Amino acid sequence: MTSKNKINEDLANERRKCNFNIEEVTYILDGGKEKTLQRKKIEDVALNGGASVDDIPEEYLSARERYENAIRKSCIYTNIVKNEVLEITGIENYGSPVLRRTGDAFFKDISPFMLHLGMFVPSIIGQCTAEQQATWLPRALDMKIIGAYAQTELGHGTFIRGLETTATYDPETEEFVLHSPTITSYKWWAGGLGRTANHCTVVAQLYTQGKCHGTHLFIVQIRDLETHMPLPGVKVGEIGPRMGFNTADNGFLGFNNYRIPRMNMMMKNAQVLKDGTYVKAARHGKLTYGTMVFVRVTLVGEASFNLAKAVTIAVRYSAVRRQSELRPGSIEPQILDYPTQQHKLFICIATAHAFQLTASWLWNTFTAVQAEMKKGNVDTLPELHALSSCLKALSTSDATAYIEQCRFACGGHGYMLSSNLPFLYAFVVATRTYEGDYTVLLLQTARFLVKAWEQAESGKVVTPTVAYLNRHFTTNGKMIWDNSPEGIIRVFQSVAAGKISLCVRSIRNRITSGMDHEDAWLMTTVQLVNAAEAHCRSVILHTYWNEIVRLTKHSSDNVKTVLNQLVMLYLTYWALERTGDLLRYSTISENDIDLLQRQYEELLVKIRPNAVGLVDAFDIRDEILQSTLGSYDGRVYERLMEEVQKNPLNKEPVDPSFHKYLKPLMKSKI
Ligand SMILES: CCCCCCCC/C=C\CCCC(=O)SCCNC(=O)CCNC(=O)[C@H](O)C(C)(C)COP(=O)(O)OP(=O)(O)OC[C@H]1O[C@@H](n2cnc3c(N)ncnc32)[C@H](O)[C@@H]1OP(=O)(O)O
Ligand SMILES: Cc1cc2nc3c(=O)[nH]c(=O)nc-3n(C[C@H](O)[C@H](O)[C@H](O)COP(=O)(O)OP(=O)(O)OC[C@H]3O[C@@H](n4cnc5c(N)ncnc54)[C@H](O)[C@@H]3O)c2cc1C
Repeated sequence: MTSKNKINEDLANERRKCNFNIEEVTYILDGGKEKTLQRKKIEDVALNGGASVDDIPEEYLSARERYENAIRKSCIYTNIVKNEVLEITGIENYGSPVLRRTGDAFFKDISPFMLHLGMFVPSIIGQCTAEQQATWLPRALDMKIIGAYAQTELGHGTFIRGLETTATYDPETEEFVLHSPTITSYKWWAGGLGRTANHCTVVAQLYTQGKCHGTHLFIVQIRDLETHMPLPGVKVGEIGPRMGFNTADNGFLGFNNYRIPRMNMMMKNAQVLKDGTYVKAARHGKLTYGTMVFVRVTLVGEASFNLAKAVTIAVRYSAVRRQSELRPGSIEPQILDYPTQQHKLFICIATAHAFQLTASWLWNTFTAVQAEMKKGNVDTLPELHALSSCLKALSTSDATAYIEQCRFACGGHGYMLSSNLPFLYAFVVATRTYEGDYTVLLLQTARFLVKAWEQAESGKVVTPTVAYLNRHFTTNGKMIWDNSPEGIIRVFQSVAAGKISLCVRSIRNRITSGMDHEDAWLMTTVQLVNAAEAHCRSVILHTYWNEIVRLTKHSSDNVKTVLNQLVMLYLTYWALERTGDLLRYSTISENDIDLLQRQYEELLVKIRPNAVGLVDAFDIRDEILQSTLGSYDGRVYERLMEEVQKNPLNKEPVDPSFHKYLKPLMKSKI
């Protein structure tokens, strides 16, 4: 073995200690052995050519070079997908998360095509009639047209009803006239819009026959397909450097009485007839928000995957890194041996599992609701909206915090861009804001919870994810503490029920003392966010536990054991994090809390020998991890040194600025 492919001895030892079948766990996380094999096949085809390698790491490039390089790599990757991957896997895999994730081998930051695939194509699928799909979808899938999703404006992102861009129907020409009446009506933020897209989905206030019908979606060509010049009446550009997403050319867009054909209105849920008559499919008022619901659902899996990357890096690094001494003269321990380090990292492994299994469950719920809606039944949409809102909010927020924790766990080297942890953080922290800000989405869930509470109060049976509210009205007093998984979950559900009940009481008291409903709601929003968070926590705990029980039924004993240890760690961790709530809403005693703490510390010890095996089970290839600290072979120090050689600042022994500035300064007299 050359030193290039030799595995670090500490990491090799860790792998020898691992006592469970790693592949079995990978299959569970991927959703079955077939899915793992399919993923590996895709990765082999897409990555074995080594296309991701940059001569100069992208962080050393100028803004223009970075963008050009990102486009170059996006085209390479797209060609591989079109010509090689889909040949094997079939077109139905086009938008699959596996392809999205494999693409991470090409970009440390993000592909300028991400929004084309992530939102433009889904909006055609979800919002267009079959006839419109036949016109647009094949061209979009074949990259003959490249799109963005332009909803947010300079003045409004959260409050969609407040968007100002207008689309006014002109029956004379059978066209819509798009217009940006104010600075604040300029579209702002859309990924891929600034320099890449030639089309986009535009969300605008629809006017016809003198009446505004609220926001609707339109497909709009913004650039000439030959010259790429913005079309007359279109003003478009890039919004400037950002914390992350710097290769996504997020853009601005304004219209000056710009005309598009009538059939460019996405007409699945509402139509404007030739004479200007507005016809609404009378199913649900918010169906035009469907693309956002789809993306919120997929973001739970994104949170899991990015956290899995971060913790793979941090655990492998912690096995290689040695620091300090426990006793005078003794060998320096691997930092992974410190319980405080285990406390930082094992919860990240468990959370990645919890989110991955919750994401699959949510995806199944989403497809079931879609199937019902196809039959004309929209009854399950409010529950899906409430679930996808809070799960998107919590998964992205927790993943952000834990990726930062992984960076802390890697000390100074974690701060290097080459560790990839800063890129991962900058990417994931944005997910807390986009596609609906954290607070705003939890308040959407809270609306649903308050309604569900009122239904349960009046004796109605409520939908499954809030069924615990029915129990709340049939039991008296605090929930009995029971330190079993089911017991802990029940207590978390009681916490949620108790908090929702307090919110309802606060709103009612405020109304009784003279406030109108809007103000009473507004004054209660701090509590409402807290109650929605508690509800969502209980959903995740419940789903994670149920899925582990279901998925490990036929697993080998050691896999069962280690996955049980992780889910128990997760339940115990959150119980300890929420002791205040538990004391308030259950009969837990100080002694029970001491026992929980001991149980937690014992779980850290039990999981320790399998920690590297557990991150290996995420099965994330080095090309996708893109980290000097986290590669499979653990050659941390060698890779950090190799990276130094790529630094353009090290190309010359003396920097020209020495003669230009430093030397004159050194020679000058005071
Ligand atoms: C391969 C996959 C790759 C995936 C990766 C993709 C990466 C992409 C990278 C970047 C993407 C970034 C893209 C964007 O950010 S696009 C812009 C997203 N913008 C938002 O999310 C805006 C958030 N705001 C809203 O959603 C809404 O304004 C609102 C906060 C929900 C409020 O809307 P509105 O004022 O109309 O509604 P009300 O609050 O009055 O509520 C009225 C009732 O409607 C219900 N409702 C609201 N939304 C929905 C929905 N989506 N579905 C169903 N029902 C909905 C709401 O609950 C109210 O019901 P009630 O019964 O209580 O009256
Ligand atoms: C990296 C990135 C990529 C993006 N890509 C796209 C894209 O491709 N297409 C697109 O259309 N948009 C995109 N966006 C925009 C994004 O969707 C919005 O920024 C997001 O929805 C938040 O809206 P906002 O910026 O208006 O925040 P604001 O609503 O102004 O939020 C500011 C603060 O006010 C609070 N707040 C707002 N309203 C309420 C309320 N009702 N109650 C309580 N608190 C409230 C929020 O919690 C937040 O703390 C992107 C954004 C980012 C950062």
